[in-house]
Amino acid sequence: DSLEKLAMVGSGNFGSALVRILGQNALRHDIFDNEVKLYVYEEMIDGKPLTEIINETNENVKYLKGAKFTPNVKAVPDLAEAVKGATMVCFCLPHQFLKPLMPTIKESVAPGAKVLSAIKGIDFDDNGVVLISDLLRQGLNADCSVLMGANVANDMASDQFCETTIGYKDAKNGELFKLAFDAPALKVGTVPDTVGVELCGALKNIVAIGAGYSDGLGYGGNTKAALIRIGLKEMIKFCKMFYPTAGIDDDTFLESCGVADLITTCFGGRNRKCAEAYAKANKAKTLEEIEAEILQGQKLQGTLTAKEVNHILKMKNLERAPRFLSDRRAHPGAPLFATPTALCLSLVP
Ligand SMILES: NC(=O)C1=CN([C@@H]2O[C@H](COP(=O)(O)OP(=O)(O)OC[C@H]3O[C@@H](n4cnc5c(N)ncnc54)[C@H](O)[C@@H]3O)[C@@H](O)[C@H]2O)C=CC1
Ligand SMILES: O=C(CO)COP(=O)(O)O
Repeated sequence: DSLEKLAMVGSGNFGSALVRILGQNALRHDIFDNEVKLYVYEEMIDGKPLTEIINETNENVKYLKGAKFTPNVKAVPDLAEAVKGATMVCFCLPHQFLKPLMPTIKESVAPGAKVLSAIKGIDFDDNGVVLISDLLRQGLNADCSVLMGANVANDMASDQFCETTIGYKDAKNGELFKLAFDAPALKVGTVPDTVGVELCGALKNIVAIGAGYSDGLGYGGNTKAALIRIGLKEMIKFCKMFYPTAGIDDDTFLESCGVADLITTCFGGRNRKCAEAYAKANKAKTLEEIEAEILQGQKLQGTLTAKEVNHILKMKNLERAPRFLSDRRAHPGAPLFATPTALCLSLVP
């Protein structure tokens, strides 16, 4: 048949919030097949596989407790099976987990499938930055849109109004994914600037670590506003430095994926929360320990992205690199990821 078949790869906090919307929209719009498959990285919860729990209760009790999926969302522990036959495949995993899955994804995603990445992160190779969407484009030989925005998953899960941004290369596919995600409480904007949208999503997590650190040191709104403002300028600088000819549009930074995501993440995100706890612990615990303790299996992206960005800047020997992204100002003993900390410290006496 000619119905579009939806699949979501990734069932963490945000993957679950997004598939909840996909499930509703698959029932709402005639162009979609009713069933939405959800790849779940299987784990046991009180002796029972998480996939079974999701399929029996329509709820991801571990990563998005309290939010119900429509029953047409089917949790599948086998990746190949989850994406088989899908014509629209969405990816939403912590970015470090994508690469090991690529061989299976390559084998299993149907030729001609349209792909969307909601993964906030970057990768790198010997030449510099590698976009996660490019890994998917090249790996699957597919068109890939991106979805990034001010979307704290737990708030979305209770249908509090928010916006998001889809960046597309193929306008027709951008519109299809918009139809799949747009909902009464989720307003989707579309822009043709995939690179700007994706880099905003990745880089703001670094700024959020700085914001959390500032909170943990007891500084107020003025300091955080300064971090957000400088952080945004440096995100823009990074984008233009690495992608001068990609058509990155200044307006993208004013979309949900830009300034709005930066604000919500610096106030309500997990990167912020863990960095605050890290500052308060005064080096008694590592950020990794705090991550495990507070997030219970959910993953920070800002720490890893800061390391990756730092590596890329060092590799390129970029003397005038955006300073929050570089560790040269870090105070002695600061781990690489704490580079926004250096900015915090440089802003206060
Ligand atoms: N949580 C949020 O509020 C938002 C998150 N995002 C982004 O969405 C992406 C995914 O994040 P979340 O869905 O929140 O995930 P999460 O942070 O809840 O991560 C946990 C997920 O990773 C899976 N996992 C653990 N080990 C794995 C492995 N070895 N291989 C494959 N999967 C494994 C777990 O089963 C679970 O599904 C990230 O890039 C994040 O930045 C974007 C907007 C909002
Ligand atoms: O990306 C997010 C909100 O848009 C969530 O950020 P955290 O991963 O810091 O919770």
